[in-house]
Amino acid sequence: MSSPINISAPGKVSYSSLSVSPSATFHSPPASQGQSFMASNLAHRAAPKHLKPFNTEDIKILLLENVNQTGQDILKGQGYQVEFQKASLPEDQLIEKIRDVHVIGIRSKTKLTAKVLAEAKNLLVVGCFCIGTNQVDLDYAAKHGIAVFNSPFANSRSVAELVIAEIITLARQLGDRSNEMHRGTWNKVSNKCWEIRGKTLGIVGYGHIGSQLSVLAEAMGMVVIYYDVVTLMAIGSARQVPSLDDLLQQADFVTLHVPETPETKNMISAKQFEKMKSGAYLINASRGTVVDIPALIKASRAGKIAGAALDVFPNEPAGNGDYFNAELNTWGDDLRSLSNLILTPHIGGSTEEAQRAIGVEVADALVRYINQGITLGSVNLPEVNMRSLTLDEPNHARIIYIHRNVPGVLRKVNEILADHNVDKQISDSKGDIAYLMADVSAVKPEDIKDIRDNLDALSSRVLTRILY
Ligand SMILES: NC(=O)C1=CN([C@@H]2O[C@H](COP(=O)(O)OP(=O)(O)OC[C@H]3O[C@@H](n4cnc5c(N)ncnc54)[C@H](O)[C@@H]3O)[C@@H](O)[C@H]2O)C=CC1
Ligand SMILES: O=C(O)CCC(=O)C(=O)O
Repeated sequence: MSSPINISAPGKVSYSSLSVSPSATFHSPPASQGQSFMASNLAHRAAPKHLKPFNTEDIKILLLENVNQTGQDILKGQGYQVEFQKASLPEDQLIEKIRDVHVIGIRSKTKLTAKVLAEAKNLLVVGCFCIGTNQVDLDYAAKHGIAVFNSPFANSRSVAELVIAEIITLARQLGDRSNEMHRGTWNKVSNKCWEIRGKTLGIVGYGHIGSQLSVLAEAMGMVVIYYDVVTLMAIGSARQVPSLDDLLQQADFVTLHVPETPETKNMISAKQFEKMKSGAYLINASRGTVVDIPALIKASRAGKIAGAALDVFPNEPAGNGDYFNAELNTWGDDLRSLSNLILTPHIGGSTEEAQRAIGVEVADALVRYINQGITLGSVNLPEVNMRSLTLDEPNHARIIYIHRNVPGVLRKVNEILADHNVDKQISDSKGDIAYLMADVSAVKPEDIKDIRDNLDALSSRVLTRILY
């Protein structure tokens, strides 16, 4: 399939104060700044080229799940058509909408399955305005030339801070005391209320969030142990333990920070609750599938665990409202009846700081990809970067050829480009898919069609884009 649009825009490196991620800071100026940007740079030999045709208004973007204003502003600033919705969409409505768009921006709820993506004939790129990408069929997307970007750690600190709050809240039974006071009941007790100083925190998954949490927990006087499938450097005095069972047997608080994968499904179930210390606490701010909720209900009723905090659930509502009911999850009422249980609506990453930073980071990545074909930060395509074309290169074109990673492709591509001077060329692969970018000079407008047709005719082709 060929992209229906030759997408292009001026490129520029700029640094934004909003983003916490180094890769978040590289973005093109708004299309509306194109003229003055160009004028002020005409004198410079290496000024980025205003690629043509400049049809940014042809780019249709659908943003779901209340993507932050920062992201919306960057995309609208490019002149793209941006449609914004607060909630996610059920599959049938999503399929209707996705047929028409070149870009979709989502958070954790929108399921971009192979079935949905198969209908997205114009889709170039997906922006996950969050960390997790388990909601997207990444393999299907890559095989159909659809790039996927996320924000790998802009909300990690927010999740870690939430977990610290939950550890103290559980240890002091603050949720129950507060609920009682709301009902007019004064219940001043110290029975089974604890300081967290000296208690052991067991972190399952010592990645961005787990390791950030480790630092905060030690500062509060906790002893930190962690379990991870990878051997990882301990931060501070934390200590890696060899197995999940080891962690469960030692920890007073168990907190989960693993991705949703087949291996992490029901990672904490009846057997694991058995292994936990009596009176321990469980916190899950990772994904709802990681904890077997009926087993948690049993362990809590049996007094095996003294409390739990859940931020994520196997089935979560598409938007805000009175939807967290037994219809959504059959065990809903049983869960709600437990004491010392904190329930939050997937707000681990929901802070102003995190959402603003994510908005900038993902929108910048989308602009870079749409306008220049750069895949830095992509989670499903090889990461390829190339400097912008400049004003000194008026008859250049940027060829982007996403293809199956099979022998002989480069030879065939270079045969097609043989009559042009290839100024620069980069190719990289990830699994079955490879990404080639080449800037060629002395390209006449009529050459563009020939190059595209010839590339499209190759059996290895997944997607051809030409920016000029
Ligand atoms: N509640 C919320 O709002 C948020 C939830 N999340 C969830 O938290 C998860 C973790 O986030 P990060 O720390 O940024 O991810 P990360 O990728 O930096 O770290 C995950 C760690 O888990 C480890 N791991 C993977 N499979 C494992 C297994 N079977 N057993 C033990 N360790 C395993 C990995 O080796 C890695 O060190 C995300 O995948 C996402 O699902 C992320 C952000 C916000
Ligand atoms: O804030 C969100 O919508 C999702 C947060 C999350 O779970 C993630 O970043 O993976």
